[in-house]
Amino acid sequence: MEYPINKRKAKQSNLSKKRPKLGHSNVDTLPWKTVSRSKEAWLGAEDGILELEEVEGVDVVYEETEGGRVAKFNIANDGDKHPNSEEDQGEAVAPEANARNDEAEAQSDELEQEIEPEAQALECLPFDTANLLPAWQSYPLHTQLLRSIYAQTFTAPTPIQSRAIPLALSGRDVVGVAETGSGKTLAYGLPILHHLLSRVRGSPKSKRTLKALILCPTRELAVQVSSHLNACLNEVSLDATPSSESVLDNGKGKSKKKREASEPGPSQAKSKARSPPPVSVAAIVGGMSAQKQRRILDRGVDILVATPGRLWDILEEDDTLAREIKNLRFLVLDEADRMVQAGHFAELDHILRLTLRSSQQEDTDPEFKELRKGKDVESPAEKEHMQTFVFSATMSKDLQRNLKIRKRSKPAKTKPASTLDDLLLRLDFRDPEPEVIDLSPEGGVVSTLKEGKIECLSADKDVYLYYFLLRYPGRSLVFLSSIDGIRRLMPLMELLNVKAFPLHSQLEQRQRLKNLDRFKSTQNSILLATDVAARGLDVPAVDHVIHYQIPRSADVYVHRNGRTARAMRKGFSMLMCAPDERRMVRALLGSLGRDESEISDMMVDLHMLDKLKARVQVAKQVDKAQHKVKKENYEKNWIKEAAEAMEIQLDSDFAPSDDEDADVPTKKRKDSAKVGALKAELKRLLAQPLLAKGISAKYITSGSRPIVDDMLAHNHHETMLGVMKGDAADELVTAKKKKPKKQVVHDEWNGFEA
Ligand SMILES: Nc1ncnc2c1ncn2[C@@H]1O[C@H](COP(=O)(O)OP(=O)(O)OP(=O)(O)O)[C@@H](O)[C@H]1O
Repeated sequence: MEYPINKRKAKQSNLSKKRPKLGHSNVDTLPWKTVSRSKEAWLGAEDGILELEEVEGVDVVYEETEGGRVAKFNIANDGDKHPNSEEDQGEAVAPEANARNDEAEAQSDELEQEIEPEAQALECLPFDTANLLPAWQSYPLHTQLLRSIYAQTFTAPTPIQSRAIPLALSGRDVVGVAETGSGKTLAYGLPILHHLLSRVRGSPKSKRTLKALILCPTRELAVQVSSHLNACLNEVSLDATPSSESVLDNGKGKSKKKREASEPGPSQAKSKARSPPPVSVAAIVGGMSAQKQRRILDRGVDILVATPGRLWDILEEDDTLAREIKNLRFLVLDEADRMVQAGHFAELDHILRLTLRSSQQEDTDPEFKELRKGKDVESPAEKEHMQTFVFSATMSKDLQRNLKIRKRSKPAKTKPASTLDDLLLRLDFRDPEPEVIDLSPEGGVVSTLKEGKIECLSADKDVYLYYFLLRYPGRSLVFLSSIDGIRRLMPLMELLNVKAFPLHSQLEQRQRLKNLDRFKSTQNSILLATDVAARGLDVPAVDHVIHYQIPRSADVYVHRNGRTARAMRKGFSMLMCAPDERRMVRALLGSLGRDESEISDMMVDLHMLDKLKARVQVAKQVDKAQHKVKKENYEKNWIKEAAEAMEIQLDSDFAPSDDEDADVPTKKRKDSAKVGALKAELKRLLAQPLLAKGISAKYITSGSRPIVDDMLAHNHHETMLGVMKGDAADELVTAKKKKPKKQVVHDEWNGFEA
């Protein structure tokens, strides 16, 4: 959490005029409120603001204790002039909360956004669906959602949306399988939001009870789903600024203009933060402050998007939440198959058991019995109405069939679930026959995706990768199987001036989100990721997916590829295949019903490759030399520091001898000189133009292939002279003809409008 520092002083002076009241409060019990942020302050902002919160009417006092200075908080009584009243418009409160013992909290970034009361008023405004969103006319969605769909220029539902939304709205359970990037989130999200926006809410002061639980396999996906749903609510609120007519205005290019015009100013943001949102969505994921997430839950949310691990941690201590989950209105499993792979099986199993009807619950499980004790307070009718949605881009046909014909008898009581099929078959669908919608393309290949492969030695993969990145600039997501591989490639890419960001499970969550956001906003960059990024992540403009190492299963291949070619955009995926990986590739494609020869080889300019090889070799040497110096320094310092801390004299075996001591500066100088020389060499190589064979940079009208014509036609490559600009997909050696693909059921959807 961060606060605008310039605002802090003014706030403090206001506060200091007030008389502190009795009673010290714990920082967690203060009445924190989320402050709406402008889009510029989103995840990628340089200062890393992930979420702002404000607290009003709190005075900070310091107490000297034996353990040092401690900040305490006094809440002013209501009679006091509100420090954040209209006079202080635009101020965000900045109590000396930074001083508190809650560092973890500063790193939390759950997304809980609120929309202002005007949005509720908008509900009554008519929306001209027939003219503005003709393709959505037959979907009886809440007008606020239609406005948001319009503002986001989703002119028509995607095929999975057009099939799933009517069923979900009519109360059915849905199992949806559709290609990556085909809009599955809103296929289940819109019916849930519609239900919650349409229901009459009790007093705004009453605590919300959880209505929908969306389980996601990864933290990033959970955060993304929650943002996606919030965007559907926020668009409404943004449009609710004075010129709400603009929503009804049938102008072209409306969306951008509208958003700009309606960007909330600080004072608006403040007023928004004060009113309860009609629907609140929060993400609860691991790697962020559990304390704060509990606080959000204590305040109450309507929709919870969570990863099973963190949710189960919280549930073990939070009986109220467990009770709410037992009475859910909607349960969603997004990418359920991945959740099982991610090692969250047990947690998922426990959570799902809470959603079973009493008649199906495990009476034999003492832990579960304990959770159930005396908590079944809601009417059974409400529980009967729970709708279950299971969505994925990959789900075996067998499992789909089994889900459909599954017997409605009690699930086996004795053992916990052991496989995904087992687990899904235990889901207590209230619908006697959940509707299974399977729109997955044959072989898992999205129609707008082109695939290629490069066969090379493992040792040469770095050079081929570098070649590909220079040859086909754009946004590339590079998948590796190990974190060590990412750690090795990161410095290499940096030395070669390739803008690279890492994403793996050992990075702090805040850093993960930040890197992802930087990748999203940097046009020519790469994300070096493990399969933590394979599922569900929606970065709209990923040009290439590169499998630096072969995915371990066909599903992972499909999901990795799904990070490009989303929403009917073009995309390219490239397999880098070492000789010892060929068998794996064959097996992987075989399990998708495909043949290895269906994937074309990439054309590679070997002359250019040689030049790049020289750069990569020197870059590796620089990295190695730098690493050696760092390691030596670290080891030396570590022993010395440890000895100093323990106040002991170093043994002669460890302490450098006088001779060695004398040698140290010389050795150091030598090592640094070596690094310097290698760096200079690399700089020289990087500065050299990359010329294709037979090209002259000096005489652009001569040489065996004059490049002047390409230049005049703006067709020349930016970094490789003499090479034509082009897409990777255009540079494939023709492959064996593919089997004709199954026709997509709904082909009227053409993705985003340009
Ligand atoms: N009706 C629509 N028209 C155009 N774009 C849409 C529509 N609905 C959703 N989108 C956009 O399509 C993109 C992909 O959506 P989403 O992330 O829900 O796909 P997905 O099917 O869940 O993908 P994955 O299987 O990879 O998780 C998002 O950027 C979303 O905003």
